[in-house]
Amino acid sequence: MNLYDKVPVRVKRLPHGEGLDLPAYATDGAAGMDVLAAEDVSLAPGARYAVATGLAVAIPEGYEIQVRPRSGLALKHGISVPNTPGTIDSDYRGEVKVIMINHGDAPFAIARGDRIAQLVLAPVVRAGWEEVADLDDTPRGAGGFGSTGGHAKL
Ligand SMILES: O=c1ccn([C@H]2C[C@H](O)[C@@H](COP(=O)(O)OP(=O)(O)OP(=O)(O)O)O2)c(=O)[nH]1
Ligand SMILES: [Mg+2]
Repeated sequence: MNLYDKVPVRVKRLPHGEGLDLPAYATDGAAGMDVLAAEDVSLAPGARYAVATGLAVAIPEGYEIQVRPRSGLALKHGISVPNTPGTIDSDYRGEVKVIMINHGDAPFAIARGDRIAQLVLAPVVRAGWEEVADLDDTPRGAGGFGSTGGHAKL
């Protein structure tokens, strides 16, 4: 398959999603499709809410959809997705919802039709555990959490 061929994903508009555009790539090179709110919501500072999209999907096996925040909303208003990247499983048939949190200090109004987040279709590789008594040694070993040095350039 050509890198830019699109993977078909079945999508169903729920009654309250009627009249809204489907999630769409804003530019030719966009990784995510901007997804629209299907309801009006006001998020108080600190509040979180699962915003309806009015869509249900059937993602092909071997893929997932990730629900990611939009950086503009995060930077300008402190609006994010607390479970980012949210996971839409290929066997999920319920409504896709976007969990949003207001980290800002003012109420944030979401109107039906607003582009609230982005959906990224991504391949999934599943693991099969191979349990062993011992793992191979590496130069890193158990070092982590800053073991290779701090962040500052000295
Ligand atoms: O941002 C999200 C995250 C999840 N979901 C839906 C689709 C996903 O397939 C399902 C389950 O999500 P997840 O596995 O993240 O949640 P859970 O808390 O583990 O619930 P479950 O026990 O249903 O798997 O909920 C959304 O609509 N939006
Ligand atoms: Mg789960």
